[in-house]
Amino acid sequence: MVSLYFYDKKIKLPECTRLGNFNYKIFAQNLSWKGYRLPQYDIQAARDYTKAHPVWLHFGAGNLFRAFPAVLAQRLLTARLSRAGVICCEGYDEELIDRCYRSCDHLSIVATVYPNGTVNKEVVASVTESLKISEDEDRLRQIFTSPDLQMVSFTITEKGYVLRDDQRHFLPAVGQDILQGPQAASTFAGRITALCLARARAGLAPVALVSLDNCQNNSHLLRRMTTDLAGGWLEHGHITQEDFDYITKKLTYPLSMIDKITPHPDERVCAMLQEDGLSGMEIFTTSKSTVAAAYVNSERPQHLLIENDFPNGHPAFEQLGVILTSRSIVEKSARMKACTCMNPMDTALGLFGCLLGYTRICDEMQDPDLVNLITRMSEREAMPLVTDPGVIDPFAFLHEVLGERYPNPFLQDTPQRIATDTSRKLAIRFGETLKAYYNSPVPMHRATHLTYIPLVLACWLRYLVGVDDEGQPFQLSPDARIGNVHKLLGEVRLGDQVTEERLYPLLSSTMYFGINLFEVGVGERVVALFNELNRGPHAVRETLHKYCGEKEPEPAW
Ligand SMILES: NC(=O)c1ccc[n+]([C@@H]2O[C@H](COP(=O)([O-])OP(=O)(O)OC[C@H]3O[C@@H](n4cnc5c(N)ncnc54)[C@H](O)[C@@H]3O)[C@@H](O)[C@H]2O)c1
Ligand SMILES: O=P(O)(O)OC[C@@H](O)[C@@H](O)[C@H](O)[C@H](O)CO
Repeated sequence: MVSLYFYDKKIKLPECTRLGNFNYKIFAQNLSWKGYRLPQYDIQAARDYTKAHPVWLHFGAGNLFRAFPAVLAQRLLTARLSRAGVICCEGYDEELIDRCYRSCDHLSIVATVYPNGTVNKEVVASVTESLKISEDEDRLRQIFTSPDLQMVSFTITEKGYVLRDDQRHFLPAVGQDILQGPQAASTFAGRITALCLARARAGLAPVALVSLDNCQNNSHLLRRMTTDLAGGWLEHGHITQEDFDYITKKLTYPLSMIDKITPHPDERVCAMLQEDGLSGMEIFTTSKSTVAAAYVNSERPQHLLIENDFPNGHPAFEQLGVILTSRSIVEKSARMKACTCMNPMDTALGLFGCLLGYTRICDEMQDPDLVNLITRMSEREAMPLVTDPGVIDPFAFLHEVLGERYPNPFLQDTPQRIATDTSRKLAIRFGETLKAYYNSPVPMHRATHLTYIPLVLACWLRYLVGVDDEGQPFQLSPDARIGNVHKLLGEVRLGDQVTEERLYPLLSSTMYFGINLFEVGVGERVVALFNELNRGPHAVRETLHKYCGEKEPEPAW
């Protein structure tokens, strides 16, 4: 019997849960409650089974996990394709575990918002257990040493994989973990690698470690994380060659591509849920800046492709529309999304949106200059170099993004969320396309002919000035590397005109752009566009309109 809390009163099943007035008897009878889709399986049985037979463990208990992977786990349970749900663990923002999982008895609401205003609400009960990496070491070890474990997945943002500073030196805590060995590991990377080692030493079949983060070669980032730790431990004699080989060669690191716009929780959805009588729906920001609530809101379209490389088997994802396929197809799909048909446009809307005072992506889609910017950038500059992955049509994907997904007025995504960590995203979102131009033998593929990609890169510099188009200071979105970026940029104020020499240290940085922008022939253009954008108040709008208005200027070339 599970103990639950309802309005601070401890009660027993099958009464009510803190999520509101849900009654487990209703779940068992498969009835809907005020139109909410309810779990149609025995929740307690799933919890008990998963406790004894953990198949799938996920790190990163944020919004995307609850909107997408956790719903896949629910579909597996509903369809009787699995008896196990998913266990989640936080390795960074442990406040989420208390506030989104434990205090809600591991029930969550997923609100799917459609462009016509329909909101489908579903109670998700497939997260059977939630853990904190700092406190639940024994349970994590038990899970990692279970023969049933097949997959460990991650949505921890690109920062989660970072072990080194910008000079490529290990961060002090990572260096400490390497020196002291697996027993004393205290960093996220160290603890994960120590757990993998526990599995190796238990003599169990290897499992798949799957990054579901939006970053270039997410599989490589995750593999490099454990390999760096294990390599250090091998060097210092903490582990054997056999241990090292298990972590680096036997565990697999399938590549993935994941897509589903999952914004921060929306006040309007909160109000709707409260109106239905649910308590505890308020949106909050954790001390580590994650914005969360007892519910998540997301859109309907979703894509998930994972390289089919699961040494101990995998949940029956292929029955749920997940594409399990070759690495090369996943790679092409990820590039299609991240470099061409979606994420570059996200960044364009994020940066221009912050400068022009927008707080909703869907409102930006009513701005003809911005719509022209992202349409021309994707269709003219990015698409010509896209490789069709064969399983998703890039043109259909792009047009769904432009025509339905961004304009969805009920999906409250914000330019401020999108602008988070931009310094880590430019290399993949734009650098890959610029490299492809540079390497293309086709004469018309000249990077010097580009307008819109350089305009967005220049917009990032203008964004870094920290003053909006009205001339008012605004809060930059969180970005872990912002200190170093500002050091390279130096102090630039609105109205300053800068030289190529002045911007060379930043614009030539392969770390930020993936290539030296001057080497591929766009650095000069970025500097010129920045000077246009930075002329003074309203110059952002004027420049945007100049290049993206109905009437286009003659190409400079
Ligand atoms: N939200 C989306 O639309 C979306 C869509 C596709 C992919 N993604 C991927 O999922 C990631 C998470 O998105 P979200 O919406 O869940 O964000 P979120 O802000 O709700 O949650 C962020 C998660 O990352 C963890 N995290 C942050 N920094 C970390 C660190 N240094 N070490 C370990 N863990 C850390 C947090 O603890 C939290 O679990 C994104 O960065 C992206 O790569 C998101
Ligand atoms: O999640 P991030 O921080 O990598 O990037 C922000 C958005 O571009 C991203 O979340 C998109 O909404 C997502 O890629 C849609 O699938």
